[in-house]
Amino acid sequence: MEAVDYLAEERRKAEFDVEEMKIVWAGSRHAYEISDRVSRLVASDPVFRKDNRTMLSRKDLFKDTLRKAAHAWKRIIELRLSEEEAKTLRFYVDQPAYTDLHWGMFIPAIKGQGTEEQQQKWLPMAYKMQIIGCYAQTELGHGSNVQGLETTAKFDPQTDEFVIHSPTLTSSKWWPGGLGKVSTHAVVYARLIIDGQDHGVHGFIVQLRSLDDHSPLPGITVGDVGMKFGSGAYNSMDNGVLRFDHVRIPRNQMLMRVSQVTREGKYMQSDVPRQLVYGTMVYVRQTIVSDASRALSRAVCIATRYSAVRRQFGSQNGGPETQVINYKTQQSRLFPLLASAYAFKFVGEWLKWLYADVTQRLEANDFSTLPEAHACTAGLKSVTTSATADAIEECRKLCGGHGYLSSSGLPELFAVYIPACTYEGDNIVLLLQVARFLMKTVSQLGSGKNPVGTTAYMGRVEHLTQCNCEVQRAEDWLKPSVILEAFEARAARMSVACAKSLSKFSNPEEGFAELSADLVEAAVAHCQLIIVSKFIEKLQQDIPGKGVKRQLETLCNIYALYLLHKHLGDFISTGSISPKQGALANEQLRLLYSQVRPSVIALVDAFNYTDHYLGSILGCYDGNVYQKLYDEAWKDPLNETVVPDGYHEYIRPILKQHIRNARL
Ligand SMILES: CCCCCCCCCCCCCCC/C=C/C(=O)SCCNC(=O)CCNC(=O)[C@H](O)C(C)(C)COP(=O)(O)OP(=O)(O)OC[C@H]1O[C@@H](n2cnc3c(N)ncnc32)[C@H](O)[C@@H]1OP(=O)(O)O
Ligand SMILES: Cc1cc2nc3c(=O)[nH]c(=O)nc-3n(C[C@H](O)[C@H](O)[C@H](O)COP(=O)(O)OP(=O)(O)OC[C@H]3O[C@@H](n4cnc5c(N)ncnc54)[C@H](O)[C@@H]3O)c2cc1C
Repeated sequence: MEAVDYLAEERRKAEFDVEEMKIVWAGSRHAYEISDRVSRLVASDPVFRKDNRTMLSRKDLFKDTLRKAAHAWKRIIELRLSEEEAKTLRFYVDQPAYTDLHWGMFIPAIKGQGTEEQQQKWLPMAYKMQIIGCYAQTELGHGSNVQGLETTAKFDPQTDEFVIHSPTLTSSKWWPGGLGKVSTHAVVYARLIIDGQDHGVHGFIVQLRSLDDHSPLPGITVGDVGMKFGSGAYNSMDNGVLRFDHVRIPRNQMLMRVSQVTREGKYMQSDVPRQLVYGTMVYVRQTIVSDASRALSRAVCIATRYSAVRRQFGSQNGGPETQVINYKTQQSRLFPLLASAYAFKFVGEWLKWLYADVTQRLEANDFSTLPEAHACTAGLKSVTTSATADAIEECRKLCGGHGYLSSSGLPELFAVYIPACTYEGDNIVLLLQVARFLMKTVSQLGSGKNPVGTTAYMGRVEHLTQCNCEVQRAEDWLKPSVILEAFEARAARMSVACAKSLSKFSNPEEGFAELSADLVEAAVAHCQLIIVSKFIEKLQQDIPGKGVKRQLETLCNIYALYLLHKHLGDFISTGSISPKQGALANEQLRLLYSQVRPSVIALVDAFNYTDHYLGSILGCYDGNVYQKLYDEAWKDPLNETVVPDGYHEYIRPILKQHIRNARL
């Protein structure tokens, strides 16, 4: 059989209706149709070509990004694309650009933190892209500690203006995407100072560049922070540095939904919680969880298809060698990642719902669910991005040597993805926020205030800290109630143990710092419980299509039992399960790998990714890997000449040195 036929053969083995699974993956038939249409539109447009991206110099890459962003905007207007279609277009264009921050942070910051009047003034210009904005919060000296920012905004009552200033080198804004070369405006986070009194960090809309010739306005020094990790990748983005030298802006450019400064210089706070100043981050963290499932599914699609094509060892009587996907080790590394992609997809959908719900409540001045929304977005952002970054690297290794080639698509995907573990909040810093939320929840148990939402299980803490797992045979691990209780018991016991240790410290902050590593582990356990439980909830829905639900049940079990196996130490040391039950879980996991094996190619086909989007020779739909790898090699600039540039200067003299030496 030719390599090209391997995937066709695999597709025939699928035990479910792939077309129906595509709809489940997309979220709805409507979303599927948009995704399918827009992905083809992008793939067939030569401006969106990206196969040469990693070869481009920084300047050429940046110009290529500007061209793509302008072309995308033109197509959005010409085709009158809806917001959903435009977002899908951005996703398939697959090149980080200043527009991500304009639409993803600048506009949401004004919407979330601006008054009605401010929204009416700024949003129409931003929606038409008559102004382009970024989100300038992080500084050279402070990123995680937002309260430590140094940029100042002093109110000048004489002129009714704020004076924005960078008092130190470390107060230089550093990192904001889109700031370096493009943004005309920024939402700048600065300390509000009135009459010498510091009122903490607030957001201000500041114009940075002239709308006539794009030059920086007086008092503004702005540029790009320089090359980042990898070739291509995130270097398409102009992450910027910015300094203010007493730049004046009108008073009404402070975002005033949370607090206001009057003409007389009086500081007033609405009954809206101060934390809403952090609201844009909550919004973006939620979107990052869905992005994790996209990046992970892309890497998994490449590694799965290639693993079915690649053969090593095991040839009998001159027959074909074994497909590497049939090695149990390959399966135990790859299939949990496939299951994770689906798990992150469903938890991302749920988080989107949670965010919509909290937004609706905020509009009605109900702030009760904000702490939970913060904990869920922070925790899930952290857990899903860390797992995805590790998984992309694992997929590279699963593809052996060819995974290291740029044309596999995996090196660039890794380079572009890994900052997600840092931006929008360093993952450890965010897990510590979840831990604070959990410790608060535990401390309130027994106070008559029942925990709700994702911490509702804590309400059964007495049972969960004493219960015994009922598993006696491997197949008992297939019961959702058994899996859920094991994850709940582990999470509850880890939180309670941390709370007990904390109570021994007379200074709680000192205790929190001392125990922070354990607290992070408790936070991870809580977040993994959320992901598992949302997968199980998804399966309670009516899911049509032959065999679709069954495949999802298998994936859900793989995801949960893989986590259980990976964190066996937690489960056993907390007494949530016994070592024997841990061994049975692993036995069941092996059976599940065999069960899902015939359908794995169809399960990655269900992502419905075009070859253009995948950007990988190893992952192409037809599986014609070897011919494409061979052809691609000859396109490398090094192969433009048979004898390389530099031969006469640097190779020939070495090769000929024995002639020179002989003459001496
Ligand atoms: C191959 C090509 C592929 C192409 C793919 C391309 C994909 C590209 C897509 C990219 C899009 C994304 C682009 C990303 C751009 C990045 C942008 C950024 O990074 S912006 C900057 C982000 N910065 C951070 O996240 C900073 C992190 N730090 C903080 O959030 C806070 O400082 C802190 C929460 C860590 C601490 O805050 P502080 O006030 O000091 O904290 P306390 O702990 O005292 O908390 C007080 C109180 O507030 C509550 N809280 C904190 N945060 C929030 C919040 N966000 N919402 C609600 N409540 C919050 C906290 O729980 C405390 O509550 P309490 O009841 O008092 O206990
Ligand atoms: C590609 C990229 C794009 C970005 N885009 C933007 C943007 O558009 N706008 C913007 O404003 N910012 C942006 N940022 C900045 C980003 O938000 C910050 O880098 C991020 O919040 C982390 O902050 P930091 O760099 O200060 O890390 P640090 O806080 O200095 O982290 C360094 C180390 O210290 C640890 N650490 C820090 N605090 C604690 C603690 N309390 N307890 C335990 N450990 C701790 C961290 O875990 C980490 O290991 C971007 C960053 C990147 C990489």
